[in-house]
Amino acid sequence: MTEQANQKHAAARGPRPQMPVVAVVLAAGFGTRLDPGHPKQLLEVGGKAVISWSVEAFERHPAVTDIVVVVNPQVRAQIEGLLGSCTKLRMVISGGSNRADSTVEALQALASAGIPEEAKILIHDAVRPFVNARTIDACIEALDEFNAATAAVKSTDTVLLGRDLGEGTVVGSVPDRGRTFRAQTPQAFRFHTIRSAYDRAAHDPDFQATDDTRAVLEFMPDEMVTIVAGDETNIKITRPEDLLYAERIAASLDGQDVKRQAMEEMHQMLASALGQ
Ligand SMILES: Nc1ccn([C@@H]2O[C@H](COP(=O)(O)OP(=O)(O)OP(=O)(O)O)[C@@H](O)[C@H]2O)c(=O)n1
Ligand SMILES: C[C@](O)(CO)[C@H](O)COP(=O)(O)O
Repeated sequence: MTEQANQKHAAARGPRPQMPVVAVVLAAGFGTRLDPGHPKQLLEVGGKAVISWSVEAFERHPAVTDIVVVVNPQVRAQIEGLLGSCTKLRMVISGGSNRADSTVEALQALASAGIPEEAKILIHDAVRPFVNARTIDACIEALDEFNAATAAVKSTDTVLLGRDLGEGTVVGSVPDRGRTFRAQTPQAFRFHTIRSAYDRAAHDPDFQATDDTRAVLEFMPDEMVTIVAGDETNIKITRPEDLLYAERIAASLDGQDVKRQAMEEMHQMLASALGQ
């Protein structure tokens, strides 16, 4: 078919339906390393709950179409209350006993909802409140070329891989620092890829993972997980001392959200005025 005929053909079919870009925000943890009595996803940083910061980052992002939040019974009611005005929130579902189980619950809910196999899924820790639009963009765009991607930052420390001796740990190996990264979230996947990875992982009773890329690396060895630029401010609130740093980051972002929102609205208005 000629280029012209191709265009006519495409026009006759009408606009292609938009492929969903779904943010899955994991908030079903118990914060045992911080304070289990006060779940960290509900703590206030810069005057706003941690979960609100992280969900709002996706609510605000123009390419994200849907948001799913995964919770535990201890935080459900408060999170539902906090996210009442989120227009992209489709489901608040119950998580599992560890992070990977919570991801699996979300994937099952998305499958039951009939999400397309090609949908882009961004899995994010609720306790990384300062994820920025650039990192979200990079994850979404990476999936045009790869089926899996993770945000990460280059390690400035030399990373040591330990070898357990039973009574202590010795250095097992020292990877080249230039090739070491610290994983962050979002971690992004085509729906078929992450679902196949966890379907296979379900048959391995020894499978344990602290992130989702590990499931792809172990069970989908033909898939490459590309690394996209995270950010030093995209911290994970894990221990009490992280809260001090989080307050400093929140203070440095003060007002930026509002400015960014205004810019995005202006760009959208311009785009529709120009008929794009
Ligand atoms: N069963 C679990 C465990 C963790 N998470 C989420 O995964 C993210 C990263 O986990 P982590 O920092 O380890 O949070 P917690 O599990 O709450 O903390 P801890 O390990 O100290 O108990 C968090 O947003 C957490 O809510 C989850 O959805 N379901
Ligand atoms: C997914 C993650 O945030 C990447 O750094 C991290 O692995 C989560 O680990 P945790 O043990 O659940 O804190």
